[in-house]
Amino acid sequence: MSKMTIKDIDLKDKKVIMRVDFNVPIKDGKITDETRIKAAIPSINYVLEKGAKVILLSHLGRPKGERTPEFSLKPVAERLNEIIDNEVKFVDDTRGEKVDKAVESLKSGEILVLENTRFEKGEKKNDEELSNYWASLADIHVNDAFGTAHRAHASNVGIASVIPSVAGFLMEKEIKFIGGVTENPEKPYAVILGGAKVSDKIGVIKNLMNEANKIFIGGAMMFTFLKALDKKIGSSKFEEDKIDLAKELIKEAKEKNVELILPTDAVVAQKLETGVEKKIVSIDDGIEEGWMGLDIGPKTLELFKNELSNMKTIVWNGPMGVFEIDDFAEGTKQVAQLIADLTDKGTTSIIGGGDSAAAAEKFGLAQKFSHVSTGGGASLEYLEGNELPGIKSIANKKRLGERNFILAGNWKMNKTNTEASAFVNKLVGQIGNENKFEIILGVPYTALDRVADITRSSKIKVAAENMYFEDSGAFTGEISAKMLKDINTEYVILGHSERRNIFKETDEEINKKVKKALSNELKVILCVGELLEEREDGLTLNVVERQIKKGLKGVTKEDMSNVVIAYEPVWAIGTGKVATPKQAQDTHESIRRLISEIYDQDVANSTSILYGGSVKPENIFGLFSKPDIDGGLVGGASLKEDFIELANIMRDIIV
Ligand SMILES: Nc1ncnc2c1ncn2[C@@H]1O[C@H](COP(=O)(O)OP(=O)(O)O)[C@@H](O)[C@H]1O
Ligand SMILES: O=C(OP(=O)(O)O)[C@H](O)COP(=O)(O)O
Repeated sequence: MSKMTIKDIDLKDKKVIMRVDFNVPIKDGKITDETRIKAAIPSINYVLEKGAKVILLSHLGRPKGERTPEFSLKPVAERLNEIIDNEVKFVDDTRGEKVDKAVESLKSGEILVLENTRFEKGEKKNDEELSNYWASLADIHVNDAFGTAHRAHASNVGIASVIPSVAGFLMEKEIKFIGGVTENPEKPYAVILGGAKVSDKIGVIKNLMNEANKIFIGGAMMFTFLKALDKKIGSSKFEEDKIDLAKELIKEAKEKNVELILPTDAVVAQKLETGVEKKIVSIDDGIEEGWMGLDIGPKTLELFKNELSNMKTIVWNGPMGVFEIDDFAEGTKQVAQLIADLTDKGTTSIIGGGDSAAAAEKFGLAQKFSHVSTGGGASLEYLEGNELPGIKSIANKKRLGERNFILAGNWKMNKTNTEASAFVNKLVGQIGNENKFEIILGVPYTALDRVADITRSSKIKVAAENMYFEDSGAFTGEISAKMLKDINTEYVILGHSERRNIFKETDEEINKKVKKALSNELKVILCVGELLEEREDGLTLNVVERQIKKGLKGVTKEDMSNVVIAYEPVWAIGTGKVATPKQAQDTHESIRRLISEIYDQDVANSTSILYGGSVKPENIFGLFSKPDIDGGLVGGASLKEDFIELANIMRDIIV
């Protein structure tokens, strides 16, 4: 899986804020189905075992931003306390003093459940301030709320733009199974759809037309299709306004060579009640007026059984009939049994949440399937092929070879040669053989030769922090590209904000340096970034665009393989302020787009874009796990052992 999980990170002594989906049905104060609570327990136990403290966030129902006692999470916290070994505390608030105190006094091994996230108006609006507050309570966000993954709310998506977010085990399993069939199902692949409305499942059917070999239709949905085929459906439930759509889908299935399998008989009754007279009617004979189809019949079951027998993957979403009433539950029960039997023989089976999961549970078959999803809406949207916001926001692993990932240090005017030797020897010993990413040390001119010498036997590379754009001559105090090349310098950092702001280097001068370096076969780290006032005036992208366009003027597409961009917001350099992963990612994404406009998509995809500005072991994870952040240009932390730690963290993210 390309997402980071709780297994990929160090949890010892960390505070974890975990989003779970405890949106369970409650009747008269009693939880009627605790599947979702139980499903979250493996992740909770794991982070506790690893020495973390856990704060749990969840919504319950739809209280519309109001404190509504009937939607309190208290009964859920109490139930969790009964079924989990560790102590569960509950705080009847979502933010503020009570929450702060409860978090402060939380001990290792304890779990704290906050009140329903939807008591906050900002939750559903993915409010930034609320996200920042919840993020401030912890070091790491764990997202185990698959059921909520189709919502972009503060507690699942918002927090992830402030602190790193990783998947819990439940989320991982859901992505593995549902993501797996959406992307690459083992074939032959069948989908069984039922339930009430075609309109709910239209997106899924459309997407599945491209992947599935067979689509079976049952439930009330079937009557819209049968009506579209001019069959007599009596008083069965159907959607008049979806008949044309059903006709289109039937046509599309033919064109795409997908077998659309419709029932051949139905169980009909005159009333939707227990114990009423019922009969089995063939669809070809038609259903009489006054009678309605409430389940699929035995011939259909026989047909489904034959057609399903050699399937390697089966997805089932939606009951075949009104399974809540025993008289009309047989079709759903038999289909569930059929899928369970096939699973026994090696078929991968996935039950999309909601009513089908409830039906599987009711018939005691839930354990028999490969995967029963805890998400109804979420699993449907996922099967539609949509990228779910609550999955997108989870940190990505980096794939080796995707781009050149880089950890570059910039010592600035620090370290004498003697100090440099001792430190670099240590770096060589500990991270000198790194092969997942490049390590570059930007050192003062005086240390270049010595550091290049010490690192020669390792993979560590050396960068100068500046150079002049002329070849030689009367430029007292300056150093040329040729001089750098001669002492085995591989990179040169150009346009650093301190060069721009203290030494007043212009874009034009920087551009001359870039071209001179490249023509001398020196690789370039071109720094760009906005001042605080420019950011506040909303000018970040204008500034960065100008610096890149001018800095790269005349640089060819071929030369770009020797150029690295470093985005360093000036307000974050040496100030201890760090851009949030989201702020950095947004700018990096824009920079990559700009490079694709100047050159092309291939150049954009292969150009490494580093982030710089108060990068530390505490924040590199969140930054580097963003898709367009390819590493860091590190100032202060590159002068000490932190640099080794940064390398260790980056290594874990690359797979
Ligand atoms: N033939 C039918 N006539 C009326 N209702 C039906 C019929 N078949 C299934 N249903 C109802 O459809 C409902 C489930 O629909 P839906 O919410 O779309 O399923 P899911 O939650 O699994 O996606 C159930 O309550 C079931 O009783
Ligand atoms: O129960 C849920 O949805 P589901 O019933 O579609 O699985 C999720 O907790 C999301 O809840 P919501 O649909 O109120 O956003």
